[in-house]
Amino acid sequence: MAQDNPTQLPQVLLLLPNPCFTVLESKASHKFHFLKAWDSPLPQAQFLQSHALSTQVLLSSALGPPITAQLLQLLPSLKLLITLSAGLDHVDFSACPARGVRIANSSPIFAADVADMAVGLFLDVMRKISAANRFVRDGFWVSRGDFDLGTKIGGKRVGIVGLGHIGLQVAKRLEAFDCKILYYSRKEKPYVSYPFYFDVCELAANSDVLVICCALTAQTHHMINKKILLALGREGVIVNVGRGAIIDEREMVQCLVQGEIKGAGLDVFENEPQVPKELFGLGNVVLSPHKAAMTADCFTDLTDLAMANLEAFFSNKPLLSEVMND
Ligand SMILES: O=CC(=O)O
Repeated sequence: MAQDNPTQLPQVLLLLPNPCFTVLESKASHKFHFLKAWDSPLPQAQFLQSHALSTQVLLSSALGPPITAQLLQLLPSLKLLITLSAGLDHVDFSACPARGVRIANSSPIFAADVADMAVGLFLDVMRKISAANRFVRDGFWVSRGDFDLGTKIGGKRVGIVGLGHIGLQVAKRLEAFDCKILYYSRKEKPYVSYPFYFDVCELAANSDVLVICCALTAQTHHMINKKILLALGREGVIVNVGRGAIIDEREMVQCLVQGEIKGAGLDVFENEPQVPKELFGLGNVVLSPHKAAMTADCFTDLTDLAMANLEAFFSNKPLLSEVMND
């Protein structure tokens, strides 16, 4: 233990090939002893084993190695996993509680930025902003004249799939556009008055746009399939800022190509960075390279939240962003 942690500061193991670590290190290295997997000459498993007994906290990110049941087994003293991401699909979510490991994520930090992007994609598809930009730049305003009209935003029924931190921020923004908010979630939320749908297909049938804000889990994998898209209908638009695999991408592409839904705004894809080529030719689809969560401004808040969670954990106080398995 002494060799592990000569500083006697609380120890935190990092599996985090992430630029925000520089900010965290500069702010917090006088408070915590950081063990950096990437600084070690040992292969990852040996590195973890060499700190197995002394590691209570692991800091990870969606960009780092997956936190599998096998990896957790190498750290029998682990009590807390903090991830610098909103999504948890890199974490074996059921293995953590089974081993008594609590999880804190960073979705409160990312929620506003992700919601801004969801609204941006929605507005772009509806009002054809990217398509109009291409039209003007390609000289078609001069050579062809008129550009297709877009669709009004006010009054549209927005079905939010997953009313967590991100979904709530999307709702708040789109209420200001006079949209009607509906939602699907694992459980009804007693603190909102938006109509709740227990069935995602029914939500789709009653929505003009579906905004996917939920986490990718075994239950949500391919939850949005052809049946749901057909229920959304020919005038329906889909926006995805969750994870690509929540939608059956092949079926969505088919529906878009065949005009069975009206358009899509997509920040995430099933096999990133690969994007189905068919989408490149569709003017009613707006594509973004999984950047909804990340802004140049988010790192300070992200590291502040990680530090606050670390401080809370080591002083036995409630975590600030604990993920509850409900
Ligand atoms: O997609 C990004 C995240 O989950 O933080």
